[in-house]
Amino acid sequence: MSSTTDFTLSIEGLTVSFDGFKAVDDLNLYIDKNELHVVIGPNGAGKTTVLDLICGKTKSTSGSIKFLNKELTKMSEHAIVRAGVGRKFQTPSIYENLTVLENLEVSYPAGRGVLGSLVFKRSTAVLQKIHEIAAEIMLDDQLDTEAGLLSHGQKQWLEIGMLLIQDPQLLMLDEPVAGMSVKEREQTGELLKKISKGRSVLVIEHDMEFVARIAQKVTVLHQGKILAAGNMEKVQSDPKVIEVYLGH
Ligand SMILES: Nc1ncnc2c1ncn2[C@@H]1O[C@H](COP(=O)(O)OP(=O)(O)OP(=O)(O)O)[C@@H](O)[C@H]1O
Repeated sequence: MSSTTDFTLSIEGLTVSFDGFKAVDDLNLYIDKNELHVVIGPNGAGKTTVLDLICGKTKSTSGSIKFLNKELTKMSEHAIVRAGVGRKFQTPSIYENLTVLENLEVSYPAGRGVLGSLVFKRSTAVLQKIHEIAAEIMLDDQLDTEAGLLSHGQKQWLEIGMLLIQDPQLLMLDEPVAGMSVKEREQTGELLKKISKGRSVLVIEHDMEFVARIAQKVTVLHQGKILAAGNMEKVQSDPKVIEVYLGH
C-alpha cells in the first residue's frame, strides 16, 4: 500500500459488492497526466459505480484508488474534491438565475458561497481567471447572460467551466454529450481534448462516434470487470467487445 506511482490515477483490485453482488470486481485502471480515457460498456456494467468510488460517494469493499499518490478510499467526498478531483454529473448543477460570470465566480476556490461572492469585490486575478475559463468553454461573449437562458450544451460547458476554475488534476464526466446537437458534440470533443492537456480526464460515454473522436484510451467494462482496454481501434475490433456491446 505504500508504493508510489507516476500515474495520476492508479486503481488496483477495486471491488465493491452490494449485498453480495459485485458491481465492480477486482478492477485495475491507470490514467496518466494528459490522458483522455473513456470507459464504455453495456448498461449495468459498473461504469457509474467506478466514478462513485473514485469521488468517494460509494465506499469500496476492497482495493486501492491512488490519486497523485494519495489513497482516496479512506477519504471523505469533500477531501477528495479538495485533493483535486472534479466530477460532472449528467444533469448540470448551475445557478440558473445567476449570470455565466457569477456562476464561474461562485465556483472560484476561495471558500465563498453564493451570497458571499455577490458582495465580494472582484479582484483582477479572479476576473482574469474567469475570462480565461469562459474563453475555453466558448462562453466569453455570454458572461452577462443568465445561465438559465443558455442552450442545453452551453449549460453543460458552463458546468465544466465551474469545475475547471477549481483546477482539478482529474476531471470525470458522465455522458457529457447526452442531448447535445451535432455541432455541440463536435465542440465538446474539442473542449475535452483541450482540457486534458495538463491534467487527466475520465469520461463515461455511450456514443461510439464521440468516443472514437476523443478517446486516447478506452476501457470496456462488462459485469464489473474489464473486457478489453487499449486504443479505440484495438477495442473496436475485439470480438468480445463486439459480442457484448458493439454488436447490439
Ligand atoms: N448503491 C447500489 N446498491 C445496489 N446496487 C447498485 C448500487 N449502485 C449500483 N448498483 C448496481 O450495480 C450495477 C452497476 O451499475 P452502474 O450504474 O455502475 O452501471 P453503468 O455501467 O453505469 O450502467 P448505465 O450505462 O446504465 O449507467 C447495476 O446492476 C446496479 O443496479
